[in-house]
Amino acid sequence: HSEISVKDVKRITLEAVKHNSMKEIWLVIHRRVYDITHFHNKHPGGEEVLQEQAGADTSKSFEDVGHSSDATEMLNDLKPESERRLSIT
Ligand code: HEM
Repeated sequence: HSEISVKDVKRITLEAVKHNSMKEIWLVIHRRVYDITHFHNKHPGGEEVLQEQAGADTSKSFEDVGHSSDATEMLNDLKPESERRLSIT
């Protein structure tokens, strides 16, 4: 998996995640922002649960489901704006 350095991480607020106007669907897991625009309809656990979580901090529900390590690995491919990592302040 890919290592990221602090300089690659831009910090934003949870409000900014909720109000991102780029027609992207973002959610937050463990203080990182993920872009699920192209993933939510491929989610093995269903499209609806992810749509409902748009803009939310889903750390707890993500853990409660008991997602596999494969699922956690998949987060690496869901960076917003493809190159940049966003983290919640
Ligand atoms: C972008 C983040 C997420 C990714 C990459 C992801 C990925 C996956 C994957 C790969 C599975 C198949 C089972 C496994 O490998 O663990 C799965 C199942 C599931 N996920 Fe997610 N998931 C995400 C977020 C969420 C969230 C936020 C919720 C709840 C609000 C959720 C609820 C579920 C449920 C209910 C299942 C089905 C479990 C089952 O059928 O037994 N997922 N997810």
